[in-house]
Amino acid sequence: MRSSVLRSVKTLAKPAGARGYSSESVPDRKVAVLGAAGGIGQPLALLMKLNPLVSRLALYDIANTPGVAADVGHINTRSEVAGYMGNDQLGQALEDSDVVIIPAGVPRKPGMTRDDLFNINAGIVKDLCSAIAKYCPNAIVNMISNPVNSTVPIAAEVFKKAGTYNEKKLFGVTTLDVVRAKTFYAGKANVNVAEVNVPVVGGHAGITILPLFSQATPKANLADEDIKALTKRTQDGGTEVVEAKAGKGSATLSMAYAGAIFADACLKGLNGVPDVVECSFVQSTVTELPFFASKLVLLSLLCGAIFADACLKGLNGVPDVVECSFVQSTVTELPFFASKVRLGKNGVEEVLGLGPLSDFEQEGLEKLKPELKASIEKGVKFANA
Ligand SMILES: NC(=O)c1ccc[n+]([C@@H]2O[C@H](COP(=O)([O-])OP(=O)(O)OC[C@H]3O[C@@H](n4cnc5c(N)ncnc54)[C@H](O)[C@@H]3O)[C@@H](O)[C@H]2O)c1
Ligand SMILES: O=C(O)C[C@H](O)C(=O)O
Repeated sequence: MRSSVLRSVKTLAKPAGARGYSSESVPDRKVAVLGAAGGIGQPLALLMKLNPLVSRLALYDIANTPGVAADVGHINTRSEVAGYMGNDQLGQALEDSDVVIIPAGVPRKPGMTRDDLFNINAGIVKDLCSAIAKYCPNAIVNMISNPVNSTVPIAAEVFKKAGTYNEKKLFGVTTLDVVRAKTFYAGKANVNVAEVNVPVVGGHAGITILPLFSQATPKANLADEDIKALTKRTQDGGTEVVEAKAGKGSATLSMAYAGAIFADACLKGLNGVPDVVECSFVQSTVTELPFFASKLVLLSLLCGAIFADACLKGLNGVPDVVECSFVQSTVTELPFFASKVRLGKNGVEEVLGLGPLSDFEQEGLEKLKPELKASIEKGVKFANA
């Protein structure tokens, strides 16, 4: 039900902290949250209400949205809030959305894997994405519902079937893995957490979560054992919360925070703010061109003999043979993969490569591929059944 608590933008407080804008120049942006009455949905609705880049906030769920919308709508910030409940109101909730955030679906209980949620959440995501294709085909989609490694491929297939797929606009939200990696690293390295950066790549489940502590900044001299322990804790971060909540769900507050950071990054990108980079699970092509020369020294391309020699060495199993070449340009051979992504006016501006990996990370990368591949294929199969 549409909330009666709609407000005129003019009467609301001026946006605070919208870096890079004057208050007059902040574009109108509509954000829809699907699953807005849930454990993640409610605090996420609150955080998006606090975001000065949002001018309209649509809160959709199958139950309880009038109350959430009335409550959040009393906060004196820029955006108008409207609540929508039930399938009949889904179209209205989605119309004109710039960003759609999806935390709809069931969470884990102790002993479950994220994949155990597939049977329920796959159908929910499929239906919601069909509606997105119909009512806001140009929106950026932030997929939070688990298993992300499968729900993102499901969304892609639904959009492909509807003829609306734009790989630059579909994101699996893996920001919580980054948030955790930063927190755990700062604790161990004894550095200011606000200054920490750690890329997390791969996917969003167990060993598919691969934090790259070798690239963490500020640099710290941690022992191999410490890096292993930090990696394991990041991979098991979700389970740590599920167990602590003892049957009452999974991460909601930290997820809402992480989801709000990612949605904010998408809005900044849409608004033309430069150099917005976050890790996300996306269709994994390094540039928008399917073929691209990578690595630094292109001169070697001119020298056919050197390049052919490198190919022969590779075939013969010689390790560490690296040359520049014009190749099909993906981060890995997997069609979806989490890595650093530059966000812009069209969504994904650039999928950044993995950068140099330590031997431990390289090993982790090889280990995660079969599981991630299977989860992607499971999603694709479900969407096309
Ligand atoms: N990507 C991540 O890092 C991450 C982190 C935490 C949780 N999650 C996932 O997010 C999802 C939600 O978690 P939660 O703790 O908020 O669960 P929750 O049960 O508290 O809330 C889910 C909400 O979704 C709603 N819902 C169910 N079917 C719906 C539909 N068809 N349309 C709209 N809304 C619908 C429910 O009514 C409920 O309000 C879970 O799948 C969880 O595993 C992902
Ligand atoms: O662990 C979960 O099931 C929820 C989420 O994926 C998380 O990482 O916290």
